Amino acid sequence: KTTIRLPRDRELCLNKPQIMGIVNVTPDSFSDGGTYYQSDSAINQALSLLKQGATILDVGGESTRPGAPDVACEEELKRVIPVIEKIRRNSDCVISVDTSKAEVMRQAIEAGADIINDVRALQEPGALQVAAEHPDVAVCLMHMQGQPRTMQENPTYNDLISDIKAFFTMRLLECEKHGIDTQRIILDPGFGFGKSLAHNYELLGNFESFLSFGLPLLAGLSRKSMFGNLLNRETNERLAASLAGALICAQKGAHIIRVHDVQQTADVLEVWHAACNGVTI
Ligand SMILES: Nc1nc2[nH]c(S[C@@H](C(=O)O)c3ccccc3)nc2c(=O)[nH]1
Repeated sequence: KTTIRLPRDRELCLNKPQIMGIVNVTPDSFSDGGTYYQSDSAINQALSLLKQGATILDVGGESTRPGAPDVACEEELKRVIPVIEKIRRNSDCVISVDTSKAEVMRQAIEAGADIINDVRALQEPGALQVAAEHPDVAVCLMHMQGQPRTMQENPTYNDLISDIKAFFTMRLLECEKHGIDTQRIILDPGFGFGKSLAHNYELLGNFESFLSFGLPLLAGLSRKSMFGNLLNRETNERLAASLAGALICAQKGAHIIRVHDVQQTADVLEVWHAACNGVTI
């Protein structure tokens, strides 16, 4: 029985993979061209993702596009906090905030966020402290090699899987040193963050190896360049590939799958779950 404890005595049951719907409030979020930048349409999109089967909503205001400049804290707050407040006023769903900035984490938690989803694994100043001050909030530590601006220039590893595992081990030790209980931590190998095409497929093929930590795993492949480069497809033509990726990660033990296309992913996971557990009509 795998569950993640959340604020206000809620918990997230991870006995079957949960869908994390992406609520993008960045003007350049590559998948929807930033149409959800105005927070009222973001809230409509968010609530529709819940209807489609998402149990977690991931609200992010920083575009981590390779080559993207850093977003100022004020700007990120302006994008993210109103959306989290609106979602929280309309739903008791699980909300994660996709940020690396301590101040954004702090205000997002105040506004009702349950999970800190940090692509920089709490390495920015003050981030560990915020996580330590909010022991009921879960934390996703994602692996990234380098920084978004430069990470795709020449990603190199001694051994991809063991290098990522060593990173997780280091970050978990750092969390323990700061009094952060590892039982509230989710691990994510970070598809596309400092990985070549070959690295991304080696990662996908060996996703199950991260189960060795005994912690929930998050997989975020949706519409990523690992599909675009392999198939020569534009961002909005990567649905089939994204569904293949989601199914492969579910079969390899992923607990949370972060996607744009919630309804389609929910259907795929439903079919897979029926095959694994029989069907009760
Ligand atoms: N935990 C976790 N958080 C994440 N946030 C993202 S942003 C990424 C995207 O393609 O959505 C992205 C990259 C470049 C531009 C826009 C958006 N990806 C992940 C992930 O793979 N894991």
